[in-house]
Amino acid sequence: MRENLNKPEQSPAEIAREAFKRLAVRRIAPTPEAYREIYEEIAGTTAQPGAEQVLADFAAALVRGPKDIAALAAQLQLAAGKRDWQDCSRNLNRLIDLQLSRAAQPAPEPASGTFEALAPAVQETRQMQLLRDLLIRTLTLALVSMLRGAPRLAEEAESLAEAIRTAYTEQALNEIGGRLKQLCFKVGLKADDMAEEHELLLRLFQLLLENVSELLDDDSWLSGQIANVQDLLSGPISHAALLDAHRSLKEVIYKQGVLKHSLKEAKVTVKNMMMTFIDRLGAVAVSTGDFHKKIDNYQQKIAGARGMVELNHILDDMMRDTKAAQDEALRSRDEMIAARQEVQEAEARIQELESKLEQMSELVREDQLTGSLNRRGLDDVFEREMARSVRRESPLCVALLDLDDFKRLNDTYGHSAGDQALIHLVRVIKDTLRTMDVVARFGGEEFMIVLPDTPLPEAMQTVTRVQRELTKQIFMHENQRLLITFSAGVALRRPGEDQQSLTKRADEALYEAKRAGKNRVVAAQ
Ligand SMILES: Nc1nc2c(ncn2[C@@H]2O[C@H](COP(=O)(O)OP(=O)(O)OP(=O)(O)O)[C@@H](O)[C@H]2O)c(=O)[nH]1
Repeated sequence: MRENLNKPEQSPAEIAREAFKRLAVRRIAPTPEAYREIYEEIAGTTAQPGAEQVLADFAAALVRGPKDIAALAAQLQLAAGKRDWQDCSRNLNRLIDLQLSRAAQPAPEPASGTFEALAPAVQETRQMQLLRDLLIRTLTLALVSMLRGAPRLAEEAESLAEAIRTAYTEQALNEIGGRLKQLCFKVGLKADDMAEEHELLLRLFQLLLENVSELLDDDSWLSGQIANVQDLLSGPISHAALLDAHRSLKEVIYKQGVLKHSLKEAKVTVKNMMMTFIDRLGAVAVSTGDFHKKIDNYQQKIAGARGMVELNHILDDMMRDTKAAQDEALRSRDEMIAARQEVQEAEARIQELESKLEQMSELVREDQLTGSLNRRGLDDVFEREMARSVRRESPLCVALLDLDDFKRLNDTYGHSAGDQALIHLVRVIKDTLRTMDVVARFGGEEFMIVLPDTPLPEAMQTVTRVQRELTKQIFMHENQRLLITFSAGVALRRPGEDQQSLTKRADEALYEAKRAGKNRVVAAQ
């Protein structure tokens, strides 16, 4: 059942927001087609022809015209198919030139049903009406939506479309031809500019990242984030991947920010403690120095004393000073002990905060929903386990799992039920595996299990055991027992085989398992 059937009507902004969310959740590349499809799905409306479709229809209609126009129309069709908008703009230009030069020639006998009927006498035939309509739609739908970053050109396209609606004289058409030509030329220039800006921005971003990495020193907790963004820039950049990286970086940066702040405070406390410590040491040194001076003084006084009364006075003074020096020494000792304890406590706190920061760094390697590793974490594990397997000459297996009919579960019980099912699956896998085995989210509803030191028959048994456990630890959704199953492909690493090839073989075996009827485990060739 579609989710929107039970919901109150949504505004276009809400639908758009929801559409973006679904694109991200379903990990679908955010192409205009995919976005439109999901938008229609949420809004419950039927699709209108898109801008590209209008352009394609326009070209297809012209292909049926006379030879020279048909040839240009075929090129336009080709360019539209390749989404090469510059080439489209060039071909539209040529079509306009051709059409204008034909319009300037004396009229041949109009051949009904062909493009010829359009040229000299500017009479509104059905073909011309169609052509006019297609041109207007090309301008208002295709061009305007492509020119969101250039409002002036978009305005010109709109105003040109408006003019075409009412241009019925040859002079008006000529004028429009000129404006159209100019617009095509400017659009071409703008496309070049935008491509260059995009390239420059990327280079700037890369430069910035390289510089930040250079400055990091031992700030290893930040390296995780930087590496994540660098990975993203090195591959093809998709909207979904950008959203993913943005979300995970934001969360990690926030948590790290909080921890870093506490760490800074703790370090300041230690510094203050040390200052107090040194102050006290200084005070002790000064007071004992004073005391020694006084003792020297008393020695001289004692030597020159002329009687018991005078000696008694001197002794009284000496006792008082000694007592004061003793008190001062005791006070300093207590303060020093307290300061030392505070330093130790602050040091322990710093250690705790630093280890938390490291854990934060690990988050970059973790899938937020299920708590299993993500692709990045999986790559690290692969590298480690492949090296270990070579060193110890021990077998290494991987299993690629894909939930069966997961789309139906999502469609019937909703996305959050689907999410809970993924969390449940990972919990069952973790409960069933050994501690040295690792599970990672490979994408959507696909998971990979890495089984170190495991020969193929044992790996098959392990995955079959997970299947059995999944039927025992049944998934509950709103008090309903839902049976979830998966298909899996298991592959044993061949000597010298890299991660990509091993994964590919596991994937082929998984495909076999799906083809053979699902809910089964197949060993790779
Ligand atoms: N709830 C939820 N659904 C997801 C997530 N990631 C991907 N999906 C959905 O998983 C579904 C996968 O559908 P399909 O690729 O057609 O696979 P299937 O329905 O399992 O069919 P088979 O694999 O042939 O058994 C899609 O509807 C995705 O939207 C997620 O994180 N949460």
